[in-house]
Amino acid sequence: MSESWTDWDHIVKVDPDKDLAPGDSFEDVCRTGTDAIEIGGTLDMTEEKMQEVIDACAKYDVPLYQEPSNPAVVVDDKALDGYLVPVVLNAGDISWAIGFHKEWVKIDDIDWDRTFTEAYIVLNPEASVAELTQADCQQTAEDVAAYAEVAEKMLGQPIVYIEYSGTFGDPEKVRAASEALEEATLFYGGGIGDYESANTMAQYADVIVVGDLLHEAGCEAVEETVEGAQDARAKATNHR
Ligand SMILES: CC(C)=CCC/C(C)=C/CC/C(C)=C/CC/C(C)=C/COP(=O)(O)OP(=O)(O)O
Ligand SMILES: O=P(O)(O)OC[C@@H](O)CO
Ligand SMILES: [Mg+2]
Repeated sequence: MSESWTDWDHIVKVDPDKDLAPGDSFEDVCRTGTDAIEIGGTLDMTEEKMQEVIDACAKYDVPLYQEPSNPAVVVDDKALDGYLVPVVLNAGDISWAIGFHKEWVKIDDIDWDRTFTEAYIVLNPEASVAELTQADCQQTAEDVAAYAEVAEKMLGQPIVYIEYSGTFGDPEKVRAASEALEEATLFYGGGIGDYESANTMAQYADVIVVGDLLHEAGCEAVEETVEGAQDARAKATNHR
């Protein structure tokens, strides 16, 4: 199973360190209408917590991907459709761009048929991921477009991920990235909270990633974002 994200509009990102909203089950999460579930977070990840979420989602037929935040939390489980491994283009500490990847390849026998990378551009300086990777978040729309082009054309990345984790970002930067890309799939994540915000970013991004909303407001709120993303993608595809 490769490149399946080219057909997606929406991803739910489950943080194994956070609880679901009151009243929600993993069955509800899998039935939101999302195209895939990505399991990952920056802080306090463990293999055990990752495994619990995989086990809870495995019996439903939504594609399941792990997004490991370091080599120690990678779970070897056939229930996973694959691994989406971040490569942080604007990391201040090069380890997050390529260093941990090299160490991982040294210690593990990687299942390359199921392993893919996401070229992250981290843009919210307040996010844990920005602090951890010492990302340089001062990037203009032109810079973001250039990173996206480098990711696709020089680094051959299949996915470019504009990451505003925790806050709603600048749609103009997402638009700039989308205009710079020909082949790669553009993911947007950060502060998606309702139909409108999902719809706005999905005008430009191919796939909308929803994280905190799941843990805070719950599955019903997530369903609205699925609709917002799908409506915008249907329009964007018609206009092509
Ligand atoms: C080589 C391997 C297997 C792993 C390294 C992978 C890399 C480079 C990770 C760096 C970026 C990172 C930590 C990504 C994790 C996914 C992510 C951005 C989650 C969102 O996190 P936040 O919302 O900032 O954090 P919390 O919600 O945990 O506070
Ligand atoms: O938690 P939020 O702000 O929805 O962000 C989603 C995702 O991009 C985090 O990696
Ligand atoms: Mg978060």
